[in-house]
Amino acid sequence: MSVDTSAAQSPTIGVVQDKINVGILGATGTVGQRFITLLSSHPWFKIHALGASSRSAGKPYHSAASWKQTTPIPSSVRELIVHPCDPTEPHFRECTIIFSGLDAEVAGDIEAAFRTAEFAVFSNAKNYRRDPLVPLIVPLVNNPHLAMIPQQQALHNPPLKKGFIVTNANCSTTGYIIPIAALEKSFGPIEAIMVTTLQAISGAGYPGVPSLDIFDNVIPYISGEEEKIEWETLKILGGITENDDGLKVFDMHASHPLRVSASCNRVPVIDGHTECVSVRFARRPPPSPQQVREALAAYTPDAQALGCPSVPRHAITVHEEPDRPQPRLDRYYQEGAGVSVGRVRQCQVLDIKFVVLANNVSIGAATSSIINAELAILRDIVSR
Ligand SMILES: NC(=O)C1=CN([C@@H]2O[C@H](COP(=O)(O)OP(=O)(O)OC[C@H]3O[C@@H](n4cnc5c(N)ncnc54)[C@H](OP(=O)(O)O)[C@@H]3O)[C@@H](O)[C@H]2O)C=CC1
Ligand SMILES: N[C@@H](CC(=O)OP(=O)(O)O)C(=O)O
Repeated sequence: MSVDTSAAQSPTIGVVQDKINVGILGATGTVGQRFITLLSSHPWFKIHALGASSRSAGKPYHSAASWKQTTPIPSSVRELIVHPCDPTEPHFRECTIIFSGLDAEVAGDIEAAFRTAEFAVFSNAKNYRRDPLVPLIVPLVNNPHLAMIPQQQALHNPPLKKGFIVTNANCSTTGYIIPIAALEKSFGPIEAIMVTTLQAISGAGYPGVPSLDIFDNVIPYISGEEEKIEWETLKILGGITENDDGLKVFDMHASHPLRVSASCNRVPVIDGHTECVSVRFARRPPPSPQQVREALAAYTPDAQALGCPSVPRHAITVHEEPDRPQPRLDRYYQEGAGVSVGRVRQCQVLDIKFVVLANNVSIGAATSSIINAELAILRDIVSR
């Protein structure tokens, strides 16, 4: 039985009167720094607590972080002391929302501890993406999956009132699934996808891939990446159903089986994942390239209508020039919050092929977490 998530789709739209204190775990890392840049001017959120490893704890932020952003460390953050990632630490206790840019080696236990301590945790790490109670949300695609949160809280031991975990997708999944979702919305189910990625160095965190490995080179392997893209796509694009025990479960696109094949490569680009995508639609005849271009350009995610402040004005920018998108030219458009698509054309094997570029650190990571938190507020899952 399909679960009705429509109630969760029409929250009261309103403004947040007093800023909400937020904490950032992994604040010194690549994603953590992007969180700081974006949150320092956020209309609803105030950075109140920063966490990182014992290497950084106890230091003021400017001396703990190896700052790699193009704008300076925000003055409100420079002198904040970095704390251990412990939910009992007083600065964290004064927060409502926790954003996590933690290394996956440690994210599992730390994020669980914050959830148990009744924090709303928005994570970038892979650890809970496959958890059957945890929504895996690309905010420009599947925000109705937030409807899983009450069940996550009820089945937690002990049951929780406010604590939960929501995860983002892998950065390559996020980039290409936005146009895929737009196409499914306009033309119905897609039944096969081939995607080849050209992934930026910053996807590997800091200091990332050694320069002697990546300069003058392409590395045709990123551990675990292809499996993540193939699996996460099904969870995100699928719906929520109810099983025989009356529990909500993710249906993994079961109503229309979808096959995904991903090939992942690391390339010498600093920021911005490029992906070459070919798709086959269930519907015959398939849409034309022009129909696809129009559907992509017209795509308006729910999060935009709901009034999330961090949603880009154009979720998908469609380029007509034959040589776009390009990472160096397109990765910072709209602060990296949307995706750029180009080269929409017929595919001689499947139906349609195109190229998509997404900023892996922005919409691929920090921006998505922030929009997820905005959605949770607008849906009254997190109180203002
Ligand atoms: N980079 C990207 O494009 C994307 C990354 N992600 C995911 O986001 C997460 C962060 O990635 P990224 O920023 O690139 O990684 P980085 O390696 O750049 O940063 C990792 C962060 O984790 C902290 N950390 C490491 N060990 C511990 C510990 N034992 N206790 C507490 N904190 C610790 C580090 O603190 P310290 O400085 O003190 O060592 C640092 O702040 C990862 O899970 C990654 O897979 C997801 C999508 C995209
Ligand atoms: N693996 C991605 C980034 C990342 O950290 O992904 P994940 O959060 O799925 O482990 C990249 O290297 O570009």
